Amino acid sequence: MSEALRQEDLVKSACGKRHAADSMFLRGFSDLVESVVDIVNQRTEYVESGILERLAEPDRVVSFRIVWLDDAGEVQVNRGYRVQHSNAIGPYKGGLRFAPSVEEGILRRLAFEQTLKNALTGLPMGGAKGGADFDPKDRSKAEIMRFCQAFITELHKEIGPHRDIPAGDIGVGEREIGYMFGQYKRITETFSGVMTGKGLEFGGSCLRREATGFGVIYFLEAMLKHRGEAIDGRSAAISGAGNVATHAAKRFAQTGGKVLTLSDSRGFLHVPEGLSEEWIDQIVAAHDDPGFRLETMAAKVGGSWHPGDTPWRVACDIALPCATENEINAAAVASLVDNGCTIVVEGANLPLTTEAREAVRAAGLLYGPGKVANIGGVAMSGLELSQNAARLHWSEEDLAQDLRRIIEEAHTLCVAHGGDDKQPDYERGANRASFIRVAEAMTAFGIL
Ligand SMILES: NC(=O)C1=CN([C@@H]2O[C@H](COP(=O)(O)OP(=O)(O)OC[C@H]3O[C@@H](n4cnc5c(N)ncnc54)[C@H](OP(=O)(O)O)[C@@H]3O)[C@@H](O)[C@H]2O)C=CC1
Ligand SMILES: O=C(O)CCC(=O)C(=O)O
Repeated sequence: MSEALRQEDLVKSACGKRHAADSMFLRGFSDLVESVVDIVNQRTEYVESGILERLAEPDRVVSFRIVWLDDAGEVQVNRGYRVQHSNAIGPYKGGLRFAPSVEEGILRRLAFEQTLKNALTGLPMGGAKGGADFDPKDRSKAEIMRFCQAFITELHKEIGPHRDIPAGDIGVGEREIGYMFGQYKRITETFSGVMTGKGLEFGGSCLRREATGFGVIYFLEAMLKHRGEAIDGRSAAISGAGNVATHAAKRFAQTGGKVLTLSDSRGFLHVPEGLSEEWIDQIVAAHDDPGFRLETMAAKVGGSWHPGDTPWRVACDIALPCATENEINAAAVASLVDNGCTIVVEGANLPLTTEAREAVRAAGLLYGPGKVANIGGVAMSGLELSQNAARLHWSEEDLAQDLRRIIEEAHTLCVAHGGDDKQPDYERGANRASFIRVAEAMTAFGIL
C-alpha cells in the first residue's frame, strides 16, 4: 500500500452513508478503527477483502411483531429484534433484553460489541444481540410467560444450537430463559443447547448465574495483580441490583473489599460500613420477586436510600458500573475523581458516555472496558454449550477454574496488545486482539 489510510478514511469508506445517522454505532466502529488502523495498513488482505466494510454491516437484522394477551384479556403488541452481527468464529451468540428502551440502534451496537467480546473468550462464538420493547416490570408471572412464548414463536425460525444461541441480558434471567427454552422445545420438538442461562435441571451450567459479576472481579484482580496490588481493604461503589451487580458485589465482598452501594432505576443504597455477603445473598434471592424494591433494604442493612440519585458521588476507591449504558457521564467522572476513585471497571455494556470515557482517560484512571471486563457471562455460556454438546454436566470447581483461566488469558491478551506497562490501554488491547481473531477468520473464508 503506497499511502497509509487514516482512521477517518477507513471509517468513511467502511460505513459510507449507511450509518451516518446512527451515531451510537459509528462511535463504537470509530473506536475499533482507531485501535487497529496500523494493523489494517500493514495487512493489505484486510483492505482488499473489505474486512472493515463487512464488519460495519451486521450479517442480518430480524424484526418482528409479538402479540400476546395480558391478564385482563387485552391484546398487547410489542416489537422484537435479533441482530446477528457476525458468525466468523462461531455461531451467533449474545443476550436478549426486555426493556422499554430496546430499539434496533442499540442492539446493532451491542451485537457489534458482542462479536469483539466473544472473540476474547477464546471460545468459538460469533456475536449477536436481541430483545423486545417489552417492560417486564409490574407484569405478573403469567404475563411474562405468555410474552416469552409469543416472542419465541416468532424468533425460533432464526435460532438453533449451531446457528444462533441466545441468553439473558437486562430483564431476561433464568426464569425467562426457562419459558423461552420450553416454547422452543415444544415448537421444534427438539431438546438442544439452543439457549444458555438455562436452569440446572435442563442443561444449564453451574456458575452461569454468577459468571458475569464474578468475572468482573476476576478481571479487576488481574488488573491489580499486574500492578502488584490487590483488592483487599478497598471500597467500591457499584450500580445496579440485578444479575451482574449483585454477583460482582458478592465476589468483591468475598475478596476482602467493602461494597458501599448498589442501585436501581429509582435511586441508590449507601452502606458506609459495607454490605455483608449475607445481605447481598438476600438481595440476589429477592431480585426476581415481583415488586421487589432495593429501597426496602436500606433500613435492614443499616444504610440510607437516595431517591433519584446515582452512586457516583460516594467516596470510593473503585467504581463498578453494572446497570446499563450511559449511566456515567463526564460530571460523574469528575465527582468520582474528586472523591478519591482511581479505578473504573465496567460490568455493564457501554456504561460510560463518550465524554465520560475521555474524562477517565484524561484523569489517568485505571480503566477496564466492559468488552473484556464482563466476558465472564458469555464465557460461561460457551462452557454451557460445550457441556450440552457433550451431554455432560461439569462440576462447579472445574468451571470456576475455567472461568478464572479464561479471564486471566483475556487479561494477558489485552496487556500484550495494549502496551505492557503497569497501566496498559485495555480498550486498545481488547480491540486489537479481538479484531485480529475475527479478521483472520473472515480472510480465510474469502469474499463472502
Ligand atoms: N446478564 C449477563 O450475563 C450480562 C449482562 N451484561 C450487561 O450488564 C448490565 C446489567 O445486566 P443484568 O444485571 O443482567 O440485568 P438485570 O436486569 O438483572 O439488572 C439490571 C439492573 O440495572 C438497573 N437499571 C436498568 N436500567 C437502569 C437505568 N436506566 N438506570 C439505573 N438503573 C438501571 C435495574 O434496575 P431496575 O430493576 O429498577 O430497572 C437493575 O437493578 C447490562 O448492561 C447488560 O447488558 C453484560 C454481560 C453479561
Ligand atoms: O451469555 C451470552 O450469550 C450473552 C451475554 C451477553 O449478552 C453479554 O455478554 O453482553
